[in-house]
Amino acid sequence: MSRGQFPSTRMRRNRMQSFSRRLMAETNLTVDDLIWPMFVVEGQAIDEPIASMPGQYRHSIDRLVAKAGEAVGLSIPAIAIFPALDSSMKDADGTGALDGNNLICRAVRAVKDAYPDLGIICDVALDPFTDHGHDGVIRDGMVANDETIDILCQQAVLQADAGCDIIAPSDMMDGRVGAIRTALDHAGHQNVIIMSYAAKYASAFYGPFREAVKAGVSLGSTGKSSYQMDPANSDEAMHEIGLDLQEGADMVIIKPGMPYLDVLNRAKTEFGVPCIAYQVSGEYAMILAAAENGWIDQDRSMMESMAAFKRAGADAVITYFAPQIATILHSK
Ligand SMILES: NCc1[nH]cc(CCC(=O)O)c1CC(=O)O
Ligand SMILES: [Mg+2]
Repeated sequence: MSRGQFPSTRMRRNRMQSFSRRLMAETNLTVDDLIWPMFVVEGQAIDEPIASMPGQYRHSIDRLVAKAGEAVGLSIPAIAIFPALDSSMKDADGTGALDGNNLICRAVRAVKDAYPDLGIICDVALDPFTDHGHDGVIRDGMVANDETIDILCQQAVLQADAGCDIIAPSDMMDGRVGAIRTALDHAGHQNVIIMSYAAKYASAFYGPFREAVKAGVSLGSTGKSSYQMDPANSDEAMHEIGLDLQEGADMVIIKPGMPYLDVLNRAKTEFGVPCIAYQVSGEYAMILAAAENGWIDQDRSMMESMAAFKRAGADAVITYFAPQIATILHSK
């Protein structure tokens, strides 16, 4: 529509000044939306760089506690801790997961001791502990669903005993959320939250993470496709999310992030539950690699990716950029 030579609607009017752009912003990112993933290794005073994730490190527990302090200083609500074990600590059945004094449990205790109010999230899955890098135990050439669940239940209880606030099953076994909920309840952990990796795809974007936790070099040609989802599907993701919610999940993760915004949007619209996007290691690596080449602006592309998550319906985002984003948000 136009009146003579003039457009009757000028969309640009609202965009002309900063104050009106602020007034009409449909979504707003705050530090309350951020979860900061961190990696922990054995040792003392170690910050070991991860080659495929520039700016990310494997920290010894003392250094991890310092990083947790940074998170608190930046008002980031929660961190996710992932253990990176030496191959000598791994075996076929991932038995290291069942030691209540293992690296991840000690790390959780140390962080909880120092910062009791900081939320701590721990994965439940066997991949950091198995020498083959699969998320469960292998029987007859397949990751065995039900036997794996028994182990995951014990792993979840040990991590909750250590002080973990949120248990995040990332293994994609069928029925594990219900079993873990029951195991946690029986162990007196009724108030430990389950944030399930409900829609988790068999993705190439996890590559740098597997380097970070020193896992997945011998996954085999089909990788994790017998338990993680086919990137072709989104109805199946709704089915997965529905099941996890029925089994007692309190929050659901959609993962990876940027390539799966449609799935995130459907999840939020169809279920109306807390939906967490995971901007995974490969997404972080892509932005950094381009930025380091001077091909894109790191801060702007990072903040734009966050706007995309919020627009799609994310209630929070797990992102390796969390401290940089929080710093920018605080400086506004
Ligand atoms: N099950 C473990 C797990 N938990 C989080 C990630 C990936 C996170 C990232 O890439 O940043 C993975 C890798 C995988 O499933 O192979
Ligand atoms: Mg499932």
